[in-house]
Amino acid sequence: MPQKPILVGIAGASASGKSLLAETLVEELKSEHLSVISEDSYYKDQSHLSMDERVLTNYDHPDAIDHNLMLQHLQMLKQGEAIQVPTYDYSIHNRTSETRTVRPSRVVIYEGILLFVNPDVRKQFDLRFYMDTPLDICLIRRLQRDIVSRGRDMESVISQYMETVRPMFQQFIEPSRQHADLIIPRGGKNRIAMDLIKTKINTLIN
Ligand SMILES: Nc1ncnc2c1ncn2[C@@H]1O[C@H](COP(=O)(O)OP(=O)(O)O)[C@@H](O)[C@H]1O
Ligand SMILES: Nc1ccn([C@@H]2O[C@H](COP(=O)(O)O)[C@@H](O)[C@H]2O)c(=O)n1
Repeated sequence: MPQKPILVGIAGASASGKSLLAETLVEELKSEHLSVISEDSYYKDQSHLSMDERVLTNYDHPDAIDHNLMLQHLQMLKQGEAIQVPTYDYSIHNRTSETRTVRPSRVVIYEGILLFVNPDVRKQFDLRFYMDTPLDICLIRRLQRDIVSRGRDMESVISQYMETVRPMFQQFIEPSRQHADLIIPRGGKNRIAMDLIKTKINTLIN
């Protein structure tokens, strides 16, 4: 009988601490039971666009993400099948030619800004968490992260934030928190929230 994983979704603003929460869960629970997949892996292929055109894409709008492929993958995992997840390179605003095999481990965690917007996608998750970190904190963290790790400069982070990141948060991401089972204040280092989540996941695993 193929193993049916528990599917966990962690949504919230960019730089709200979604990846940190997911990574901490992997560290603190038995890692062989857990896999983590970023929604960013599902950004649509932009090979047909020049770099100048790719910079203009609104990466915070649901249309930028291939939620059909994500839905197909979530359904495959539920049936105990392995999936080939695209890999993403922020410096070229595109998928690479590589894919990553993810097998249906006991728990598969997806983390991403728009996971709860599409009704078909969000209903696949057995547990839905929303990171409720203040936007000013997210912006400061995003500035540091995008300059250090995603090859951006301060001017581009700020203009992207004003033009798309903040308005799309208000239009799509913030309203999607109503679909969460648990709202997590203060982000990925919230010890009590972490312990509650670990207890719940352990109960489901065993
Ligand atoms: N509670 C926290 N305290 C301090 N730094 C944090 C906290 N949560 C996240 N960070 C840092 O902020 C940045 C963005 O966090 P990350 O988990 O990548 O956000 P997301 O996955 O939501 O975009 C990272 O550099 C991370 O280490
Ligand atoms: N080429 C890209 C693709 C995405 N982004 C930004 O990433 C954010 C989502 O990722 P998080 O890890 O921060 O949740 C999203 O807000 C996009 O603006 C980008 O800048 N460039």
